[in-house]
Amino acid sequence: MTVRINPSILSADFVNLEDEVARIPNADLLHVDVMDNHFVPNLTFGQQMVGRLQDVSRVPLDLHLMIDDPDRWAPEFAETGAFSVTFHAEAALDVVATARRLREIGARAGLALKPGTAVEPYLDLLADFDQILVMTVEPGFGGQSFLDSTMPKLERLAERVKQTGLDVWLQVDGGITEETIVRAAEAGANTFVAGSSVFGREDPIAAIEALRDAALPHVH
Ligand SMILES: O=C(CO)[C@@H](O)[C@H](O)COP(=O)(O)O
Ligand SMILES: [Fe+2]
Repeated sequence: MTVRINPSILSADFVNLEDEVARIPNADLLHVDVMDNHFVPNLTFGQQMVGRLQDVSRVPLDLHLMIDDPDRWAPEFAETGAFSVTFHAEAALDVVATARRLREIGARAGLALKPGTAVEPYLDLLADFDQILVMTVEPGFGGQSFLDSTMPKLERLAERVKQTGLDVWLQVDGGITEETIVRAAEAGANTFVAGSSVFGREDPIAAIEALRDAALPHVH
């Protein structure tokens, strides 16, 4: 069974990002939250910053785009060479066309769903995606509490992935701790974003391993 732990740089020290990235050598991917102050009420990184993070990180980048008009901008973020680019269904006009563009550019294509967004319209589109991100908090900020109400959505996705035999990673993001990771893994997640519970700890390497050990017995 595979468990992926992707620390979110949103909880890192923004004036020391190169050092911060070096603190998580055992991470699977580095989760980078791109926010535009429109789709969410917060502002973080643009393409130039993402490109520089890519230059200094040994760990490949997992971009989470919380931005308007991903149909236009997601491919441009993929051009930075990011390993995966995940955009929000609520903001996109044509999720399949955008996912196909991402794959053409060479990035893994991800679709993110806010806690209140139903999964049913997307269940038949899984073949066009490499990962689905079930947000377990409202997007915009780190340090919020995990929403158990999102777990049925994850269960639906896990069931469909199993039925179809597709290799689609199921990612959760928001409020992941050594306790909540167990519930998310039981519901079907295999890829876990953690901000405060990695960068907020004195020993991020140990924090990543603790999360991995907590999830491992519970992933499907
Ligand atoms: O996308 C987001 C927030 O919108 C996340 O990636 C957060 O950065 C997760 O932080 P924690 O909840 O783990 O502190
Ligand atoms: Fe995120």
